[in-house]
Amino acid sequence: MPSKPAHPLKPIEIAIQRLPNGGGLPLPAYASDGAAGMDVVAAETLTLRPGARHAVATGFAMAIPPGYEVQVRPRSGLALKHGITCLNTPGTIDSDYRGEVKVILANLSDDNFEIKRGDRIAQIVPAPVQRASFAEVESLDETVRGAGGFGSTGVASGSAEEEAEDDNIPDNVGSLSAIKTRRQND
Ligand SMILES: O=c1ccn([C@H]2C[C@H](O)[C@@H](COP(=O)(O)OP(=O)(O)OP(=O)(O)O)O2)c(=O)[nH]1
Repeated sequence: MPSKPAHPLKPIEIAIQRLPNGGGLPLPAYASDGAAGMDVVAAETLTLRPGARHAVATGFAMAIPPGYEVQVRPRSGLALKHGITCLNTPGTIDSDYRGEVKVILANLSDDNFEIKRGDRIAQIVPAPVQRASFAEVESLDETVRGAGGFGSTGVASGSAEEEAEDDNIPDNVGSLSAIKTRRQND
């Protein structure tokens, strides 16, 4: 059998504490050799009604090393099959937080969703944190984009034909692809 290539990044060590409500539950763990996230299980049993949200207990707390965070992310299977997601995705666990990790689940489906103690409800991924300091200025440098954003470049790939047609549209109306998109959404 071919040997597995080692993961190129050295794992960081995170102190983890099992809380009284986490007795007997597995700690977060990778489900496969190449999994990016460690699966997290629920430490409580509940029904999440349609449209409802709940901070689900996990039964553990962590001391993340300075310079890192841990992100809490949804599981795609729960999202696709049941409309269950982490409302604040990615959730942020700060390095100075010592409380119980909670998973803020929301039910975006029309059906009740049953969560049983021990069910895998989310996954966590450690990440380095780049901090910044602000340098306040009177004005910012100019760019082609300027203040355009929030879909200003449209949706379609923008063919040469469309660009030619765009030339006939007054500036205050918007690009052809943007107009088509608006029509589609109306
Ligand atoms: O999905 C999450 C998100 C956050 N937390 C915990 C750990 C995190 O360190 C703390 C604060 O989270 P965040 O900074 O996102 O919340 P906030 O609303 O800004 O609260 P705070 O004022 O306590 O920072 O809550 C969780 O357990 N799960």
